[in-house]
Amino acid sequence: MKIILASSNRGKIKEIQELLQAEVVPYKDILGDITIIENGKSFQENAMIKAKAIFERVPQSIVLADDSGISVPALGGEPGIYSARYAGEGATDKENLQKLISKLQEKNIKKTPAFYTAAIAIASPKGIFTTHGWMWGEVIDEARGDRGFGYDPMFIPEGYEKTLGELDEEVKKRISHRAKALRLAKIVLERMV
Ligand SMILES: O=c1[nH]c(=O)c2ncn([C@@H]3O[C@H](COP(=O)(O)OP(=O)(O)OP(=O)(O)O)[C@@H](O)[C@H]3O)c2[nH]1
Ligand SMILES: [Mg+2]
Repeated sequence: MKIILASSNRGKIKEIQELLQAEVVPYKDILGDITIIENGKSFQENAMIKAKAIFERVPQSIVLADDSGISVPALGGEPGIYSARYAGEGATDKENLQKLISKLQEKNIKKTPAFYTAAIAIASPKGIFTTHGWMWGEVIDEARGDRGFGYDPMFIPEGYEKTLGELDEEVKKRISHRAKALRLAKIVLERMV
C-alpha cells in the first residue's frame, strides 16, 4: 500500500515511516512545495485540512496527515496547536523549545505536567478518517539530550526519569502520542485494501 504523507516535518516523516512499515512518500516528493494554511481550531481540524489539501491534488490516493503538539496546563495549555510556530512563523525546533523553557523560567517552574497530542487524518476514496493519541509526562526548564525532535529534550514521559532527548528512540516508538494514533490508523488502513 502506498501512502502519501501530508507532512514536511522531517522528524515526523522518519517516525511515521518507521512506525507504519508501508511505502510512505512525503508529498513534496510528488507535488513539490505547497503552502497549506493550518487555520483549524484543533489538531484534528488541522490534520484534516492537510490530508484534504493533498488528496485533492492526488485523487484516488491514500493520504495521511499528522497534526500534533505539546500542551502545558500550567501555561494555560500553551503552545498546543501553535507548537510549530510558538516562537513565530518559521521558527526552528530549537527556538520553539527555548521559548517554552523561558516561559517556565518566567514563572519559576522547574518541572510541570505536560502532554503531547497527535491527530492523524487519512483521506481516501472511501472517505476521511481521524485517530488520536496522547502522551503524558512533565516538561523541565532545561534541554537534555539530542534524540527525537521538537520539544523532546525537555519532556520526561510518565514512568521515566530521562527526557525523550536522552531515551532510546525505541522507547518513543512504543509510548508516543504518534505511535498510539498510528496504531489506530493502521486498523483503518487495513480496511482500505
Ligand atoms: O518534541 C516533539 N516531539 C514530538 O513527537 C512532536 N510532535 C509534534 N511536535 C511539535 O509540534 C509541532 C507540530 O506542528 P505540526 O503538526 O503543524 O507539524 P509541522 O508544521 O512541524 O509539520 P507538518 O506536519 O504540519 O508539515 C512540531 O513542529 C513540534 O514542534 C513534537 N515535538
Ligand atoms: Mg504544520
